[in-house]
Amino acid sequence: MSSDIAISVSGLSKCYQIYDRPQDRLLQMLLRNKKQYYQEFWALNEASFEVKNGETVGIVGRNGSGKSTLLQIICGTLTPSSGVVKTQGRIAALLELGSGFNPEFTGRENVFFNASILGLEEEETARRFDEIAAFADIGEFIDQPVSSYSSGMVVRLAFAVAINVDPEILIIDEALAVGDELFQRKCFSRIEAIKKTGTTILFVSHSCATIVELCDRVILLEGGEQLAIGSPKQVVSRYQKLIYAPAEKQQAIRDEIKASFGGTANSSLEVSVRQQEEAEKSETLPNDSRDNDGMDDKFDPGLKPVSTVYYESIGAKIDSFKIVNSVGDQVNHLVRGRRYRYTYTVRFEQAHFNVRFGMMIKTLTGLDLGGAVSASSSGDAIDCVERGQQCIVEFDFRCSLNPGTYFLNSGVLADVNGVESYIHRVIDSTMFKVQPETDALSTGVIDFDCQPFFEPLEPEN
Ligand SMILES: Nc1ncnc2c1ncn2[C@@H]1O[C@H](COP(=O)(O)OP(=O)(O)OP(=O)(O)O)[C@@H](O)[C@H]1O
Repeated sequence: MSSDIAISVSGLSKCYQIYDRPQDRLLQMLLRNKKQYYQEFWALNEASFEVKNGETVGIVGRNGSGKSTLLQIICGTLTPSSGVVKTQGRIAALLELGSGFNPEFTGRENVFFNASILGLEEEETARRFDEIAAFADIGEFIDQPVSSYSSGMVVRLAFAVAINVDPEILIIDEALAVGDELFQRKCFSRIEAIKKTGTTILFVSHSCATIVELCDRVILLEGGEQLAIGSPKQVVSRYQKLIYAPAEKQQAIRDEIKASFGGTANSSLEVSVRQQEEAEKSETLPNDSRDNDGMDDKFDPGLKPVSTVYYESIGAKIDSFKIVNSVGDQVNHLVRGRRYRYTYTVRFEQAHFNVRFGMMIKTLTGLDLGGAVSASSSGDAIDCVERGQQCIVEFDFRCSLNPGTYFLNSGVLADVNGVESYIHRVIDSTMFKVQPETDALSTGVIDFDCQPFFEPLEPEN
């Protein structure tokens, strides 16, 4: 394994033997090779990928898709049926809730016990203990047996240990979902800090927003199979398309995802997306104006997303998306502070009830920044849209974004069997840039129109 690879997984599979009745297990032991009393269940099937040193890789997939199985095999707590895992570097793992703790020991004792398993000398743990206890923030419970802890307290302590042993590889299995919001935020900011130090992170989460925010690449598992590995935005949008699709369409979508990603890191789609993203990052528009008023919005026909994903349609199709400026010209290079209109058309191929339209602006990494719906609840939505009807949807918005590249989603909601659902949705329907400015004061992604003001204070006597 080359020195820049932290985790290498090759042809990894896990097969369980499933018995219909407990006595079949016994019969199988007795009549070993004569008859098969079990069915095979492949919890993981031929997963192969590499994680580079310092990379943060997310794993998404619905319940039972094999995420925990994969992590457990990588950590060495589960033996694969076939395949090879190689890791380089000290691993700290947060797998099943408190799996590394002895419930009879106190929190303090478990910290020392756990840290020693993770390779820390006793004096080193003693030196770091206050920091660990402060991060866990469970007060006097630190000297109570772990069996008396709530699940949130167990996660706090486990996380505090895992991040304070300076692991080279940090593996986290959805553990943070148990903590309260404040603790989750604390953990995420610590994970971000750990990421900056070059630690390799493997991360399972059901929160697509978190995955998109934190990860450099994402693996999609479905039924134990590795369907895709690629950029977070690409993989997450396909994962969402898959899970929201009607049952009869799912196989076709699985096949489509596999074909476009080839299940590997270097499919042509992935490369083209990465190239586009790189180009977007490095490209700067000529701008000789020092003032927004002198800047022009414009349209570049070459600026088109290659990442557009059309979700399954239920009798409605979104089409003809564009952004127009105040005089109605189509634009995709916008000027900060000006107003624009995002428009698309929807063709209804069947009648729909309680119809609402939506849009969402996102960053290059897929983080939702903000958008709108055409009615605040389905009760205020359009009662009925007839079959054959075509609608033009328009959202007027102020471009309160700092220079950068952004994407737009479009969606139509309506009642489907009594439940409000998307009847059509297009991810990355449009992309646009906000033009660079030479002397803007606003920083970050959103322009909050912060007005700096300062005055010298008289020195105190
Ligand atoms: N010991 C076992 N015996 C039989 N089947 C098992 C065993 N352990 C796990 N499985 C099955 O393997 C599949 C994958 O499980 P795994 O826990 O890896 O899924 P997951 O993606 O982590 O799910 P979740 O999101 O619900 O945590 C599931 O169908 C599960 O029921």
